[in-house]
Formats: sequence, C-alpha cells, structure tokens
Amino acid sequence: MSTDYLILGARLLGEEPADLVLRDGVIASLGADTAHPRDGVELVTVDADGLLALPGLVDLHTHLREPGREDTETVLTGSRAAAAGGFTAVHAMANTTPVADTAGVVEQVHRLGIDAGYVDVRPVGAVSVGLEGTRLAELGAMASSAAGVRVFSDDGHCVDDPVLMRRALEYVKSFDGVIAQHAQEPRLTVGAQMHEGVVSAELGLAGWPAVAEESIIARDVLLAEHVGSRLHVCHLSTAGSVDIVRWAKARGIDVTAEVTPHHLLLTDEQARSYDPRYKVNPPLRTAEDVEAVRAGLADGTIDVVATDHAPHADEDKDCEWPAGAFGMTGLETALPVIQATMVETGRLTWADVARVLSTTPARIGRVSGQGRPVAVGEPANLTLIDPAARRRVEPAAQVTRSRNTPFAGTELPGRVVATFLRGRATVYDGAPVAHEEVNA
Ligand SMILES: NC(=O)N[C@@H](CC(=O)O)C(=O)O
Ligand SMILES: [Zn+2]
Ligand SMILES: [Zn+2]
Repeated sequence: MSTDYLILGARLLGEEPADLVLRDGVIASLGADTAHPRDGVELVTVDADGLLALPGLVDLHTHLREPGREDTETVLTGSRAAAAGGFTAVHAMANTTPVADTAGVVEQVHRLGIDAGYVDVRPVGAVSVGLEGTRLAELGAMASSAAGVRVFSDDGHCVDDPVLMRRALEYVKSFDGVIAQHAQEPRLTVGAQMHEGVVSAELGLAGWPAVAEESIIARDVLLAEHVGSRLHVCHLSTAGSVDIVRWAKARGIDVTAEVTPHHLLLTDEQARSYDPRYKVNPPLRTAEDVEAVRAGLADGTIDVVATDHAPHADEDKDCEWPAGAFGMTGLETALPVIQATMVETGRLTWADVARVLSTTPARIGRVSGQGRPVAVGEPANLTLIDPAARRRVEPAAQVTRSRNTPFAGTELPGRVVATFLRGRATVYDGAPVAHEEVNA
C-alpha cells in the first residue's frame, strides 16, 4: 500500500508554519490542511510543531567505500547514514577498489544506490586511470552511461600534472561536467602528517603547508579561465585559498568551492591529543583559517558545505598518529555542526543553509529533481529537523558503519526527525526506515 503524508505545522524558510501534503512523490499542497484520505492509500499524519522543513540535503563529497572496503561502509550503510543526516542525494567519490574510472564501475555504484533506496547516489568518475594522474579516464563513457556522471575527481589524490588537468577541464565542457580538484601539491606534502605551523613544530610531526593547497588552486583557476571550463575546489581549508577563490570569482572565472564541517569547527590544536581521529586531508588548520572559511562561506566565496565523509576501520584509527588513516565521518554531524558554527553565530540564516547544503550542491552536480524549494509541485525531497534539540555525539549510536567521528562526546544542536525521498520516508521518528520499506 502506498502512503500519503500530512505534515502538520512545519516551519518553512522565512514563512509561517504550514501543513504539507506529500503525495505521489511530490509536494501536493502547502498551506492549510487539505489532505483527504484516498482509497487504498494510507494517510500518515506527522506532528511537525516546532520542526523546520528544509529541502533534502545534497552532499557533493561522500566516500561510500564500495566496491573494496565494505568493512568500513557500503552504498547501503552510507546512504542510510546520509538519510539519517537529512540528505536525499550524495556524490560517491571515485577512490574505491577498483577505482570508479570506467562506465562499468560507476554504473555498478549507481545501481547499488537505487537498490539501497535511501538517497540518490550520484557516482563521481575518476579523472585519471587508477587515480594515477597520468592517463585520462574514459570521462565521456562515464558521462553517457546510465550513471550520467557530471562530477569528475581524483579525490584522495591531486591531479598535479597541469597538462592532464587542462585536458580534463577541456574535455568535460562537451557534456557540462565539472572537475572537482583535491588541491594538494604532492611535492610540498611528502610525508606530511598535519598542518605546518607552530603546533606541528612543537609536536615534531611533518607539516602540510597551506601553500601546497593554495598553489594548486591558483594554478587551476587560471587553467579553468584559459580553457573556459568549470572547476570545483574540494575541501578548501586555508585563509589564502579563500582569497584566491574570491579573486577568481571577481575576475569572472567559473569556479565553485566547498568547505567541510570539520574545517569550520576544529583546529590543528586538536593534534596535541595525538588522537588520529583528528587526522584528515587537508589537515585541520589554525583558528585564523577557521575564521576565514566561516567568513568565506558567509559572504558566498565558498559555495557549499560538503561532508567529505571518510569512514575508516578502527584498526586504522586506533594507532599512533603517523600510522593513522586520513579522514573523518561527517554525514550525520554536518547539519548540527553548521547550525552550531554558522546559524547560532548569526552568520547564516536557515535559507542560506538550504542554499549551501542543498540548492547549490545540486546545481554544481547537475542533480535533477534535487535542491528544489519546498513548494507545491516540487519533488517531495525534504528533511524535518528539530533545531531546539541538543545531543551528544555517540559513535556507536551512529548509522554509519565506521566510528571515526572527531565529534565523539561533543554536544551539538539539532536533530533530523524525518527525511523524505520523493515522498517516501527514509527516516521517521529520528530513525532510518527499514531497508525493505524504503525500496519496496
Ligand atoms: N579526506 C580524507 O582525509 N580522506 C579521504 C580522501 C580525501 O578526501 O582526500 C579518504 O578517502 O579517506
Ligand atoms: Zn580530498
Ligand atoms: Zn574526500
């Protein structure tokens, strides 16, 4: 039996509370309660008093680890964690085993996403064969495959060869693609363990200088301008990077940039714990950098927040810092961290949050039917959150298969109460709906 939802009294962005009816995959009405039972259709009423309705969140940067490291995350577990975090679409990065550098692999990931049914999984295609940075992958075949890839990235690695980067930027123009660059000049970061600065010097850990990121971003915006193509900067983390992107945009270059929740909250001071849960690429930077990325997100220089959800096995984090893997989980804490760092500080409104976590990432990834406003006739992709809730992060209670959250024990605001993908609940009463029900 199919289900209609009548959501009573949800707060909409900048508007009075209203009742919403979700029916046949779309928002059928908005305003006073107009739902009436239909034959053969269950009508479920949701009391949304005090809840805020946001368009379903869209992540431009998620690591789902399938194929290859299903012990840490699968398309099913990762997309369920995404729904729990309020997402209705994620982009699955290409650094799997095998690498998503062929039409076959991206179609497989796409198919697994459909079978999971929690969010729209948009596979990212690798830029180079095997992420090796030497030969261009079959970008056109991935674009025209059933997966319809539009975002290409060697994430985890930088496309450091400027000739290859230029060719990739030129090539994706023909199918409206974008190159998402992991900006890290490899020769400036050999053996790097954390941000290069006062703390790394004190701890005796090899440093990752800000210029290793900034020099690649500067080069790439100029390459994008030269060939008239579209560039996206992954997980931008330094004040200098914000300045370069601001300059490029003022010059009219077609560049967009993302920042992660962890770079908006944490600093390199966290490394003093020697706990590898704070080890991430790019590294946590200084308080001045945190202030600069917050300001850049507030003034629109940084277009989106992307999680860079990077699940890792316990054995790769319960170890000495130098042996630890780079990466942190983020799908279930993204919205709470943004509420804490940007909304409760008065730097973003909830409408801005919808823009940076839904509308703009959907536009950059060319994800149709996502990132749309909560309005009549639109696909019913939305999340209901309780902004007044406060919760302590418990790694074992999270939906993701991995426990490497840097926010363990931290109290954060906000809670996802329900998420809907095309009118079907993927999360209800704060918990993911059973798999049999979402993909029934
Ligand atoms: N962010 C990370 O520290 N790690 C990512 C790779 C990446 O995003 O560069 C991963 O795949 O684990
Ligand atoms: Zn990266
Ligand atoms: Zn990544």
